[in-house]
Amino acid sequence: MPNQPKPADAPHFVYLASQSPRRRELLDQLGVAHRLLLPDDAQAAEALEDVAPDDTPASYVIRVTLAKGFAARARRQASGLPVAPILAADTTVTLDDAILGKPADAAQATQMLTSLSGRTHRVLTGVAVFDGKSAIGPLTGSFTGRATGAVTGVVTRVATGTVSERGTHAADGTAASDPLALARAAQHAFDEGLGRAASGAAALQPPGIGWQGPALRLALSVSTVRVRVLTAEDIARYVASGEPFGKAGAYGIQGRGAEFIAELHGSYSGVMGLPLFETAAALRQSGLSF
Ligand SMILES: Cc1cn([C@H]2C[C@H](O)[C@@H](COP(=O)(O)OP(=O)(O)OP(=O)(O)O)O2)c(=O)[nH]c1=O
Repeated sequence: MPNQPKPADAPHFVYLASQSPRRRELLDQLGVAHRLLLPDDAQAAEALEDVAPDDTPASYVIRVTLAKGFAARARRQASGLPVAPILAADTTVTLDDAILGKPADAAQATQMLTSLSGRTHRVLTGVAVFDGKSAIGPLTGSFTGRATGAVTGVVTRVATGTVSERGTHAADGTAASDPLALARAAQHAFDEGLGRAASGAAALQPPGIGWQGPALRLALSVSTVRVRVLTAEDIARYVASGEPFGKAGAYGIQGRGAEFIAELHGSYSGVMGLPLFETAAALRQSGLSF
């Protein structure tokens, strides 16, 4: 079959709003052309990852993903860079509903690995693709996903929210230009749409949930990972290798950490930081050709 001609204005690259080298590698694997769109202020970027007291792992990862995306979108607009889709992601490890982020030091890495030893945990990766051109209107769209508890099987629901750039305020009354405020308002809209029962990590099953609206597509990939029993020597050796740093849960499935992974249900690329099945679908739906 002859190749379909591409529309002249079809974007041919995506802005990657992530400094993670794994995410770059994974986009290369798909053959997706990308340009980095990184924050100037690393501290302000880290602040987007703060955990709020009422966070569930799923609501946390969704909010952080969106906050990274909204911040990148504002950066693109402010710097006058060409229009193209923007991709943001966040990976969080969760054990017994506790959120394990990136270890700050060797002691914390040791503690995280000790807690994961001999147990099954979940890895949640949120992916947001902003199409780059449409304004974010009131958030409406449909969810598909799989969850247990009050919601079972495949759910399709409509989320309605009040996040709008045309209004001056987000749902909680804060200025809509603040990425975190926008992300919080959007997170509430998603929580509502999916049903509160499904937003706890315990209720979410692989492969996770997806949400699709006109200007923004969101996926949450959920994987369950079983780690073999780790000895103190295993942990000390691994921490000394330096691999745990910069990685949620203090391990890398794609590195030496593979030695510890007894079982995985879900998405290997999702555990690594960017679930490729969901990412590719969201990029194509946003009009990107690759
Ligand atoms: C569990 C696991 C996580 N990780 C990594 C993926 C992510 O880079 C990191 C989680 O941190 P994130 O905050 O998701 O990402 P980041 O800080 O690396 O980059 P940015 O915030 O700029 O987007 O953990 C692995 O590389 N392998 C693994 O097996």
